[in-house]
Amino acid sequence: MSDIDDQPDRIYQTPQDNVADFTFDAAVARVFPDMIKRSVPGYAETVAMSGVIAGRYAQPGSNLYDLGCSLGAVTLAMRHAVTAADCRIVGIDNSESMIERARHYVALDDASVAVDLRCADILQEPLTHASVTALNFVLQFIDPQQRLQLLQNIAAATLPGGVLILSEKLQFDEQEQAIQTDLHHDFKRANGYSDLEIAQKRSAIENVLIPESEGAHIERLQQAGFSRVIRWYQCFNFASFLAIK
Ligand SMILES: C[S@@+](CC[C@H](N)C(=O)[O-])C[C@H]1O[C@@H](n2cnc3c(N)ncnc32)[C@H](O)[C@@H]1O
Ligand SMILES: O=C(O)C(=O)C[C@]1(C(=O)O)C=C[C@@H](O)C=C1
Repeated sequence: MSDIDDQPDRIYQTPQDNVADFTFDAAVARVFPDMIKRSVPGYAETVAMSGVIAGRYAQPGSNLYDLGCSLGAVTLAMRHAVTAADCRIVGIDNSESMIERARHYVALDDASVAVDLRCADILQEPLTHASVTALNFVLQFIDPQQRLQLLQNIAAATLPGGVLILSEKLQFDEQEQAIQTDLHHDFKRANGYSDLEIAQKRSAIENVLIPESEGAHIERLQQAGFSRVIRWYQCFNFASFLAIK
């Protein structure tokens, strides 16, 4: 097995005295396809439909952004769906380990749309001439104080008729939260995670993944400059929105 091959996610299999805060380091990058598939209900559909949405909304001569692109799953889904002329897909992630592996996957792919992968902070990187931007399972890791500014930057860079695809883990009222959390953990168990793995992962993300309600997301997207927001998908506690400028 070469160093670039994906591996199964065993990160939380052994008991840890102090579970460290979750980061997107080399160990996570190596197991990421397995981790996200087994952790996020509806992940495969969200990636595939991000491609379908990109196919409809891509405008000739524009940029398509995949912000927090990790291994470039959405970058590649977009690349295979876009038919508009002279588009460029820009994938940005501030984890070196993720971008290094994303470069490997993109090099193996033979579609012709230009792809530019950058290791950078999406809060700092200038965005321009965007027809489609994907922000899939990323905003939840951004400091809540900086979320509006990021969405305003995306909206300002978005061409008229352009879109943002925003996918997130959602927060609910107390009663629904209990039901959704049980179902999410059942989903993880059905995918082979043990109670220990589920509990340790939960501790690891507690202070770094801060989910918000659907209402908070929709209100902020509108405040940022998007005129219409549609929830096009939800599977348990994960949802995806289409925000149209
Ligand atoms: C859950 S993963 C995203 C999954 C990916 N969008 C997909 O659909 O496969 C979150 C990613 O966001 C990246 N990230 C978090 N904060 C970031 C920031 N400020 N700038 C750039 N990337 C960031 C992390 O490094 C990580 O790769
Ligand atoms: O594992 C969880 O409970 C999650 O919330 C899933 C989640 C995510 O939403 O990004 C958390 C971290 C990993 O990147 C993969 C999946």
